[in-house]
Amino acid sequence: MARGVSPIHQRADYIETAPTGPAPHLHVVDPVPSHAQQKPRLSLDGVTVNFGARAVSAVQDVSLTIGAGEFVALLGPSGCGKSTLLNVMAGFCTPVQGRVLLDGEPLTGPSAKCGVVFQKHSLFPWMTALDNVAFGPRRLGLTNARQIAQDLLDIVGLAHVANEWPASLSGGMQQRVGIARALATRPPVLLMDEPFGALDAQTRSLMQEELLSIWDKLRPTVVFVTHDIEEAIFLADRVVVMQTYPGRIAREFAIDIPRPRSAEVLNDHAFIERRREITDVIRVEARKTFR
Ligand SMILES: Nc1ncnc2c1ncn2[C@@H]1O[C@H](COP(=O)(O)OP(=O)(O)OP(=O)(O)O)[C@@H](O)[C@H]1O
Repeated sequence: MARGVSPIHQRADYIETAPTGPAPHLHVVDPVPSHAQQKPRLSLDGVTVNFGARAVSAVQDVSLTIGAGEFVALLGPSGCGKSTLLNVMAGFCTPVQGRVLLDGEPLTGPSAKCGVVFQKHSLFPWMTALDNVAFGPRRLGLTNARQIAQDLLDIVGLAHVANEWPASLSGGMQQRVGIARALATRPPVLLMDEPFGALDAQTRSLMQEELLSIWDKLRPTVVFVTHDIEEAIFLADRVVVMQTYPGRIAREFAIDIPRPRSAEVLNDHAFIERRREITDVIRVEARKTFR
């Protein structure tokens, strides 16, 4: 996809060229999922995390392999351990059992290979948008840090606000600068913890399309935590549904909706069917948290 092409134009192209045949087939992950054939980027093997003296583990015996360039959404009811699992992948949290491999090497702490984006952006308020994005490359001593930042702001559609302060930008713009900053050191992995959770519905929807556009251009491996079932299906190649007490993987769903995707797929029969299946699983898990 050409750089600088807006999601709206991509959508127009997609509509014009989209196949008119039957709706794409979606299926529950089978014993030999397609992602298993990709080169593993991140592997969790029997990961368990306990907090303090709690009787129940926050995350228990979770094994998950994520391929290079794959987009995985972690979904599940509140408290099922999504953020904890993401923090384990980021090297912020050490499991009491199990191990995490990043490109085949044990992960022992935060890695430059992982960019992290949280729900609340963490831009430096005293730096312009451009300097925020250039911060990581400058720390690495890259002489072209400014050019890298300009290119990334261009990719997220914010070249025109490069010299503005974070406080003067909307929530959606701040989050786009945050994504550009997380990508500035070209990490092969992007870990996102409810990055659009604080945005209004319209901005959120645009940001989802924007993220897919960025992912299409740069192809990082993405792990995306969300409560939102539609968001997970719309974005991901695979949706991993977690269960609570203890936090474990309940079920995985492969999402075979063709890309590029636009908001129109939300009305697709296959999309609606997959949403119903995932909602059923989540409802059962969410009920357990009220017992
Ligand atoms: N720092 C901590 N100290 C103690 N307990 C914690 C800590 N962080 C998380 N927990 C507990 O671990 C469990 C999983 O929490 P986590 O935040 O990972 O879940 P989550 O699925 O991301 O929840 P939410 O969707 O509400 O953000 C919860 O029971 C939570 O109370």
